[in-house]
Amino acid sequence: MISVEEALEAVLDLVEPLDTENVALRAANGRVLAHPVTAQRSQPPFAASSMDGYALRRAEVEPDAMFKVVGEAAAGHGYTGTLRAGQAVRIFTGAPVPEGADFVVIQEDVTRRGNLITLGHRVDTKDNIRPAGGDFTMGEQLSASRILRPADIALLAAMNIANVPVTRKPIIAILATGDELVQPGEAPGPDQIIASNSYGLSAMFEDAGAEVRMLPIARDTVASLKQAFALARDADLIVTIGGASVGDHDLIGPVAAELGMKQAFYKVAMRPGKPLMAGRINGTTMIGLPGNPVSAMVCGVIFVLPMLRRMLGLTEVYAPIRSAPLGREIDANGPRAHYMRATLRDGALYPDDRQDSSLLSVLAQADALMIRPPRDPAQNIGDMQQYLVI
Ligand SMILES: Nc1nc2c(c(=O)[nH]1)N[C@H]1C(S)=C(S)[C@@H](COP(=O)(O)OP(=O)(O)OC[C@H]3O[C@@H](n4cnc5c(N)ncnc54)[C@H](O)[C@@H]3O)O[C@H]1N2
Ligand code: MOO
Repeated sequence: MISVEEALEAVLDLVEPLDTENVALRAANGRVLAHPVTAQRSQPPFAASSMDGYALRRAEVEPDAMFKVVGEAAAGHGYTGTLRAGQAVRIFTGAPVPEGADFVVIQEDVTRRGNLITLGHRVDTKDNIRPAGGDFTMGEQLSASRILRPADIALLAAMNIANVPVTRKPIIAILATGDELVQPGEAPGPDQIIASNSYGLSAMFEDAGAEVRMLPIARDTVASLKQAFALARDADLIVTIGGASVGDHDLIGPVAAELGMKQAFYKVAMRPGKPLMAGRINGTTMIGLPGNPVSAMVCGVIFVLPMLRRMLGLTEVYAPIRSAPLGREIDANGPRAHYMRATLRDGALYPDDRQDSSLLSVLAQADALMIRPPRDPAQNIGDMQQYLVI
């Protein structure tokens, strides 16, 4: 059995960043920017008024000064002339500041009669002008690689980038196995249960930027499993669920071996998740997750998400590890790293009493996976523990 760290290194070695494609800006949210992109223009492209008011010369601003209004500058329609001494131009937010002006007085500080304006006794000294290029200038870059968020999409739009270079979405084939499984919504037989893992995992992978192909459930026969593997051939990653352990009907290992799988490892010193396997099969990377529902989901978080981030070209592939004090005492850990389902309350970690790897209701309540190293001694209230947010 290898350690979690060794297994992580091995699975990351099995994948590499995928190629790039261009997508329309509207489709780029949540995708990974593959190369830096360069602003095609400056913003604002001209000195612009930040308020509704009157454009003037700063040197002429003094209490009770009078100006003649000679024209108007609105957003999208600038004033074409040059402002001269004693003149003002009516201006609105977003309009280009006319040539000759270097100050905008807000309309609240002005009295207007016909074409004449008079400043008040006290005029704010702020010029209310946004300088050209104050946000960004032509040639500035948005750096890669990053997951594009709505604020990035707005910035790219302002930079006039209509097509965005992003990493292709990794295609993940999910292959659930087991005679006991039926799809949600179907009527299970007396010995059957609903296939839940494929749904939880596909939600997890799609959230992280993958395109998921959910294959039909494979039965516990060599023929059915071979057929399912054949359907997964063009995926970037095959994720099998179940059939990984040592029972007579646990056929993933033997069938994968028969199909020529080059195994990187089998079994990891972790709880849950011990019978994990990974390798290459028919030129595709495969990871075999244990069938117990919480084991499958925990292995998804610990192993598959970093693989996915690597394929997406992200440099930070690991989820950040945080620490918090323990809210209750816990016994010494056994020989496997334990990823305990825990809740965070008032800044302290409370691992659930029930850690059986079949309990999805406990996982759904948890907001943290508390990480206990192998053979960690008993811990007291207040002892700092590491955890991952889930
Ligand atoms: N003698 C031993 N028995 C077991 C060992 C062991 O070391 N020696 N390891 C245990 C551990 S740890 C795990 S984890 C499980 C993993 O077994 P498999 O990967 O072979 O999983 P299955 O036997 O197929 O299923 C286990 C459990 O999970 C349910 N399951 C499977 N797939 C799904 C799915 N897609 N959705 C919902 N539930 C699923 C299945 O019905 C079983 O109840 O092995 C232990 N045994
Ligand atoms: O590893 Mo199993 O995943 O302990 O339930």
